Amino acid sequence: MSKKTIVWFRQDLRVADNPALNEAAERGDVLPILIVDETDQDMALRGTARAVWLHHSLLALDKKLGGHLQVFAGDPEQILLAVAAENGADAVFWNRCYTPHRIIADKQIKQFLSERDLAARSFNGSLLWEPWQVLKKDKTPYKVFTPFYKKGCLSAQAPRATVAAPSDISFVGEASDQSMIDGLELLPRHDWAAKMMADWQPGEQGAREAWAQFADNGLMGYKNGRNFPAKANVSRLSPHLAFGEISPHQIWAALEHQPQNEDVAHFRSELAWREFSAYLLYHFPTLPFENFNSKFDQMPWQIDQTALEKWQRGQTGIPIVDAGMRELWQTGYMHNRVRMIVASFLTKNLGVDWREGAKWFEHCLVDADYANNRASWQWVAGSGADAAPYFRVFNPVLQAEKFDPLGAYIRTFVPEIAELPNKFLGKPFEAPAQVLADAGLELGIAYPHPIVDLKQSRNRALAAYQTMRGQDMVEPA
Ligand SMILES: Cc1cc2nc3c(=O)[nH]c(=O)nc-3n(C[C@H](O)[C@H](O)[C@H](O)COP(=O)(O)OP(=O)(O)OC[C@H]3O[C@@H](n4cnc5c(N)ncnc54)[C@H](O)[C@@H]3O)c2cc1C
Repeated sequence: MSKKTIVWFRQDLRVADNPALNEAAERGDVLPILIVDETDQDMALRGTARAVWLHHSLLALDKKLGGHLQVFAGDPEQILLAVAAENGADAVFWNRCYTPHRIIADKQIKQFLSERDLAARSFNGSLLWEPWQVLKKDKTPYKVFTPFYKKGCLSAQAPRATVAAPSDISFVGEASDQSMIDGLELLPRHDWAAKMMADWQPGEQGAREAWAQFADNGLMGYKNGRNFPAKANVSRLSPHLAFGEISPHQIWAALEHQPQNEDVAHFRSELAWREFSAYLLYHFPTLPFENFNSKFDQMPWQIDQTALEKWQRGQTGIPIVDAGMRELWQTGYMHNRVRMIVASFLTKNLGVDWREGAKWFEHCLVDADYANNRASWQWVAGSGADAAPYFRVFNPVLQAEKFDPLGAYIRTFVPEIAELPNKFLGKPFEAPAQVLADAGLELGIAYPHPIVDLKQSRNRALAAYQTMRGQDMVEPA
């Protein structure tokens, strides 16, 4: 009789290059399942943009699996045990997740299952290099990106080869229907999500198409173009990577077939930033909620709920910030350059704790990734590993002039100021009365006055930093 293996899908919602699925299919019959674990403490799921994505991604995965995906909500241990008993499965395979809560929970589950004569095996489906394999000569983890990548990753063993989807999977039991996925109730009651999802195609096919589109049209010119939010030089692969609809191994391998130039090298290094975030989180599990640099524990963060809400709603009166926050709300995504600008504005000009910003991003982003998000927020705030220096406060007006020179990005998301000439688009508050009148714009009515003075708030941020560090800080020229 053929052996039956449960394949527990988590952040690997694909059939190609899925080591757990491949091993299970080689072993015998496969029983694919997914469990929504309400106790997962890393990031809440219900009510978030990610929940909507997950719903659609599960429909796509179920289709790929011929309707055999079974979904559950609850305690993974009990569900795995019950499903195994009910179906006569003797093993559970999964691909590893690397967030702190999951690592602890998975260890316990492995033990729990093996004590009940169920074989439990985990595989690497989502990182190019295992975090414990990349260490400095003294066996401690890297804290700085460039040596991590160049000395650590690139001189380690090359990432594993990709594995093709199993050609013919023999499934346990009958196909189920879509109602199981609907039963998870991941979609919101009021359908605010339809517009957000309009430009996305969750699932493996969507991921493949996003990669193909980027490889054909965006990759050449990536190194420079990736800074301009109105340009199509970024891949928008992040939600697909976050849900494992495509693996970094597949992308890494596909890059071998591209002309080897600085754009491809730069794209590889951005994938390595993703590795670095996961690596930091693995080695420093308090990274999501504690300042990596403990000096920042002394930072006098402001508690200003009104300012925080204006930032969240894209009503700060600073157009590039508002454009970014509205892009996030409307599409579940924000361009990387703008993520840096809005995060700098929140933590420095508004003086709000980076953890507040990170939480809002996790609520709104379809690509919310605990490691990438928390490490990036700490990077911008200045408190992280290998972080941007705190005193480097982004000037959002200059950033808009440099990276959205024709205003295409701002005009898309802040249409009420679209008639302003380019010169004042990033700073309507400096426009002469006649220019505002010609653009039909009344500041304070159709679009807000800035909620902070950029120069004063920058100086306040630097003063707070100085207080935190003592008086020894020398501001660079
Ligand atoms: C404050 C802040 C919060 C962020 N939160 C997240 C998050 O929750 N999830 C997330 O995936 N990324 C996050 N990032 C990193 C980055 O902004 C996104 O990965 C990127 O914008 C995704 O768009 P893309 O796929 O088009 O990127 P591309 O430029 O096409 O890059 C390809 C892939 O490389 C990885 N990558 C690129 N840039 C970075 C980076 N700076 N750090 C880590 N990985 C990177 C991503 O997996 C990305 O999908 C955050 C950045 C900042 C500044």
